[in-house]
Amino acid sequence: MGGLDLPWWLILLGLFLCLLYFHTSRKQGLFRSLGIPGPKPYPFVGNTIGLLRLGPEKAFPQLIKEFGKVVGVFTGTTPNILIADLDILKEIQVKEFHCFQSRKNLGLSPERPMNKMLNVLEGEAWRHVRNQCTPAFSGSKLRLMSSQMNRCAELLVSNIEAKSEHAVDILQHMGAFSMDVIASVAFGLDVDSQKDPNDPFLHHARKSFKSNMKNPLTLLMLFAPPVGRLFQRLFGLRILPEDTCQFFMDILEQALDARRRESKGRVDFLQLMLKAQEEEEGSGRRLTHDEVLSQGFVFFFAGYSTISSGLTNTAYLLALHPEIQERILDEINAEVGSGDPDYDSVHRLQYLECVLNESLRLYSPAIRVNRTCNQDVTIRGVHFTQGMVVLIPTQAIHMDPEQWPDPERFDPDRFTAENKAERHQLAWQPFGFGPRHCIGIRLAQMEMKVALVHLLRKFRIEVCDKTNIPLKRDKMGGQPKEVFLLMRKREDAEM
Ligand code: HEM
Repeated sequence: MGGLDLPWWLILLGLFLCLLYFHTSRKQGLFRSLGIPGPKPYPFVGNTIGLLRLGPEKAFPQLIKEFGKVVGVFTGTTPNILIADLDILKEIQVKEFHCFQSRKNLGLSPERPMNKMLNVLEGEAWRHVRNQCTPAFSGSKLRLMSSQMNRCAELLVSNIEAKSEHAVDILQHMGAFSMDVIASVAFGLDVDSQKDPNDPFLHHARKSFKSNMKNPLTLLMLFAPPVGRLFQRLFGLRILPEDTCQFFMDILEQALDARRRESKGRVDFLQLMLKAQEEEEGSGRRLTHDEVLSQGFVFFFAGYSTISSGLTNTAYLLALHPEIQERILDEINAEVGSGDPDYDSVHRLQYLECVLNESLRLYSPAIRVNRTCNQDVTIRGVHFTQGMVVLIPTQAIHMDPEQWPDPERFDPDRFTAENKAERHQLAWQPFGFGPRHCIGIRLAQMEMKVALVHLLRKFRIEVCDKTNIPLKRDKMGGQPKEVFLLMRKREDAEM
């Protein structure tokens, strides 16, 4: 016979691929059937390749420009609905929050101590831990943490001072500062990351960030979760190296043990959560030991790169606007004087707050936020089905000319009370919005203000020939890349 003699496995493979093709094409018809516009998805991969190639900072504004403020895209076969319409977002983030309580579950955190972190918990478990942790971020608790922040800010100044008159990569210094603060307030450790680069805490912290960003498993989980989960199970792949996980577990366990024996008047999150555990005894469910450990871990992860990016971007913008530095300094002299800033005095630094807000608008440390729809619901004519991922394009919202005329311009006066009153409530949301917004917002604002008070009193920040203008940022995460600035000592600059 002249027919093709194909091996059986090739026929099976062909059949399997055909079935997979029809299955994914059917799933990828969802947005068409709902009348939601968007780019045509490719079989199997959806729109993943385009999103990866451009990164969310460029891809989202392009999608909005081409398709409008509600756009459907597929990562693999997962339907993602990009929403830049602020009225629809208000319903998702606030009014209909019960339908959108969870984030996209990447399955990235199956190991201790990451599996009970606040940012990955869902439903009742999330609500319970959030309620227990919230008091640790209250004004009265932050008031007690200002001395730790001032100590770290003094280290920041003295470490830069040792190098002043040379271009410094300010990202390195801001990273060291935020690492020192978070080590102190989340883990109760005194670290000087600049002076002691071999500190084991630093070593593992760096390793965990590196492995998180560069790990192919992170990308797989982001864009093809079923394949990622399969690889994770088959090959035991991990996001964090085992020794790093163990290191953090050990220091957290030791720190908790030490706090149980004697608190020595320390104020850090571990101490506050232990206190919450004791106070809750006998009145409903307390935080479990693992829940406490996991929160120590998430505060470290959530508070490190966001603060270091926020401060770096602000220093860069200030270097381009020397007149704004002088205006902040006048305010510091009037409201704080020459002593250490504390919770109450930084609160009075209203112009500095406008500067930070504007910096977080122009360069949002989180380019986007997401939610998962856990219950079918229709909002303003858009139908959301269970399992859909809602993409909230924070950075694109911050650059919308309808809300922000001349959006590329750095103008802190956009945040005066009168100007704020004229804008949509959700037009600015670097910390997210609604019940699941950033729990660390007040800590972050205080920490950044304390650092800038110390820095601006000591230095004039200037651009130099090594400064990249415009700022270079990582296309996936939005973190700035090296940012060289000249930190000129004020007494020398004024001579
Ligand atoms: C400039 C600094 C910071 C920025 C821009 C920032 C931004 C964000 C954003 C956008 C979210 C997601 C909100 C949402 O889904 O609606 C978030 C969540 C979170 N942030 Fe921050 N953050 C910062 C600092 C911090 C700090 C210092 C901490 C703690 C020490 C922290 C802890 C958290 C936690 C635990 C969550 C998850 C909350 C939950 O799921 O209930 N963040 N943050």
